[in-house]
Amino acid sequence: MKLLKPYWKGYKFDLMIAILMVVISSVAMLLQPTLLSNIVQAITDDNLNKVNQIGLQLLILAVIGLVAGIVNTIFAARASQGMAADVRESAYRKIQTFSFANIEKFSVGNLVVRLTNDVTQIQNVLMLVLQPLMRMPILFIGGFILAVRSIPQLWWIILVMVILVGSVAYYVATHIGKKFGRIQGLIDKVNNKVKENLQGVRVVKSFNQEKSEEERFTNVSDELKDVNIEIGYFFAMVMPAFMFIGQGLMVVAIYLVGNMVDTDPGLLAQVTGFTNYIMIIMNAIIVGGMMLSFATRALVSMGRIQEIMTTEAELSYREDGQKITDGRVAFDNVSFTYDGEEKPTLKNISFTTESGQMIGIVGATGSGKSTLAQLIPRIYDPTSGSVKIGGVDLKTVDESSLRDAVAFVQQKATLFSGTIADNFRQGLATADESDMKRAADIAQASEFIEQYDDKYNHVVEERSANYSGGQKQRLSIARGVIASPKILILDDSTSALDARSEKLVKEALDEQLNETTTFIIAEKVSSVINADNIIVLDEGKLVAYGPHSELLETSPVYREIYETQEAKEVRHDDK
Ligand SMILES: Nc1ncnc2c1ncn2[C@@H]1O[C@H](COP(=O)(O)OP(=O)(O)OP(=O)(O)O)[C@@H](O)[C@H]1O
Repeated sequence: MKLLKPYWKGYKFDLMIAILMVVISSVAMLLQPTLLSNIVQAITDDNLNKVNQIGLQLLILAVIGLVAGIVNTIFAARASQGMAADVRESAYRKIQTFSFANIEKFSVGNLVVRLTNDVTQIQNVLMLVLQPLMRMPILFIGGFILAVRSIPQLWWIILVMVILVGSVAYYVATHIGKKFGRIQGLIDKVNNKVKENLQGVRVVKSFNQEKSEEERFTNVSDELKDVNIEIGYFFAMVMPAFMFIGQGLMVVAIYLVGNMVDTDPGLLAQVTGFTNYIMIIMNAIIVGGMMLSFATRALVSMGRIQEIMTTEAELSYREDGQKITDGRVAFDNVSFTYDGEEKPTLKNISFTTESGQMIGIVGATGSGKSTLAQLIPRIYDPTSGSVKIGGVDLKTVDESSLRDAVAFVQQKATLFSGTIADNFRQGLATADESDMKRAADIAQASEFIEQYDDKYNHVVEERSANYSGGQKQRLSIARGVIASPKILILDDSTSALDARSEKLVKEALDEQLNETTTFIIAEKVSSVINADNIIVLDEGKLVAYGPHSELLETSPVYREIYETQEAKEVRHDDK
């Protein structure tokens, strides 16, 4: 409930009207049995005038109840939809502040379920609270008082019913809550499975994995079905139990009243009211119990959203952060260990670059090249040591200054659905056509963009499915360079380009972005042979740093990588 505190204030009016209408419709409902008793009495007394009068009153009550019910639904829907949307948007905003490590911990699929399914649970329960749940105590207390007032001698029957029905309802609410908790977890699993499968649909098909993927999905889906069925069975047994208790006690009440009528004939008219009130009380407890069990499901969901809201971003930025003014980069004794891993991925790395230099990063697979690069835009903080850009320690940097200074182009180009221009504007919000043309020229993307009639307004479909791997990489490089960042990182991001295009991109970068410090992570040493300096990584250690010619002389590791690759290329050319 703490979760909703900041939001309800914006919906005070809607909430007040919804609650007022609940009270009115509940009171209208409570008055009906008394009027029914009176009408039975009037019929017994043969008083037609009174019968008509009470009939009219009953009609008016029914109309009031109906109108109050409709108005309640309208305002309850406005408040619950509005509050749920606010919760969803706040949680989304909060997720935007998360670091990469935060998102990895939750997992993307899990966060999606929290923002969709869990928020819907909260919305549903708000609607329930503003309708049946709020009505329950009014009907229960009112029904209790009016039932005792109509036949005071039978107060104990009501008490027995409250205890019996209340105990069953309590049992249901507490037991079912746990199962609802499991359901949310299983929905996460189903969602993750679907996401993984659809994102990797090409792999699934090319490796003929449809059957085994289907099996894995069916297992999770069946587990979800089983828990849902268990809940269904539970309710299937509980409802008749409630009915049995209520109707059994009603039979007892009627039997006892039947005996009492001999000595007190006035009781006959009261039986109608009494039995009706018993039904109202019983319904209030049953509905209340059911609603409470749904509410426990929403409480689980609230807990899951609250977890997002209270998660501290693993990386925080200072309000008075320092601005970056140039593209020098300095690593000072940097070590880095991934969360949950025992061994460090990077060990005591130190190097410095000047602004505008081109730096190659080479090393075997898994040697830590991407990890090192990720420390520059502060995707992670080093476990020890410091990373500085333009002399500013990234722990004290201003966030937007860092974002403006560093552009990171990843190997797996991620474009967003929309148009090419939309994607370019993520790199530079104010980009006009000439900015786009310059960036596209550098990235060697103009040659295919120019062929589209709508050029930069050409559509990018979901998951950029309408572009080839190489085109995606070019567009993503263009987005990276469009704002002329102080630092540009290309993480193996020309891997899908042919040798000629790759060469042209590098030349264009050299000419057009000579102020930009460019890091190029490359599988092939030949791609970075002309770099000012090359970082050579071996099992997380920086084993050499310098220009190609110097490293060939001084670094056995570098020489070995270079010579092995050279030999491979010669063999390849000979074929
Ligand atoms: N998010 C992560 N959590 C835990 N370990 C990770 C994570 N990312 C990478 N690693 C591990 O860190 C090591 C270095 O990975 P990294 O991606 O930096 O290597 P790389 O040199 O870029 O490799 P490649 O050339 O294959 O891209 C690997 O052993 C990898 O398993």
